[in-house]
Amino acid sequence: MKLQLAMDVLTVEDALELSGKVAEYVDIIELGTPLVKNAGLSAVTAIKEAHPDKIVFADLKTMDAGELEADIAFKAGADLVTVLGVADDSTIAGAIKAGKAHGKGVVVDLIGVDDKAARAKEVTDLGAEFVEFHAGLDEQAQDGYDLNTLLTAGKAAGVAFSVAGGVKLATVADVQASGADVAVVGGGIYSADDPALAAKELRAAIS
Ligand SMILES: O=C(CO)[C@H](O)[C@H](O)COP(=O)(O)O
Repeated sequence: MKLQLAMDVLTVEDALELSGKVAEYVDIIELGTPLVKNAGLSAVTAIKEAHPDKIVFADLKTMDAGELEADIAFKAGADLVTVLGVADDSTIAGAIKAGKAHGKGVVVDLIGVDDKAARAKEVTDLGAEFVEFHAGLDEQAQDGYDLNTLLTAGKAAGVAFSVAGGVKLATVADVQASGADVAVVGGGIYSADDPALAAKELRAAIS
């Protein structure tokens, strides 16, 4: 299983500092949506230049104009971009078309989708690289949030998938046991007292 660092920081300086500490322990470096919105796609270029050997993931959460938004992110240096699973199939197909043109990939984020397993199969058929079973930061903050709901849905889908939703050291082995291809960790790394140690421990907990 791959490990993905989600950098929900706001500036290129903070992203470079965080990724500099953590990159050796992760496979995928994600620029979170707030970072892309605050700093623009030049942040993607800066991270790819700093870490050319890593998979750079731009969390665009595209909802419309799939081909156009994906194209500009790929041109900026992204290897993977996200499109929302609640978007129209044509939006997802447009982003995938741009991905094929650049030899890069599209991840479909299932945040806000009710039947995640069913939508995961549909978007995989459209050509998604993998599908993200995701509970966002606001959903995680609600009473009764349970990561296991995502893991059960991911397992049921029978497609390539990642899991994002407050994954941390205590739960990353459960993510791997669910059959996930990628564990996404944001706060579990960037909010730790020692982000490098947190990433190192997460890496050691999975195979
Ligand atoms: O995309 C996101 C929020 O929309 C986050 O980057 C994702 O949820 C991972 O962060 P965390 O591990 O803190 O949940």
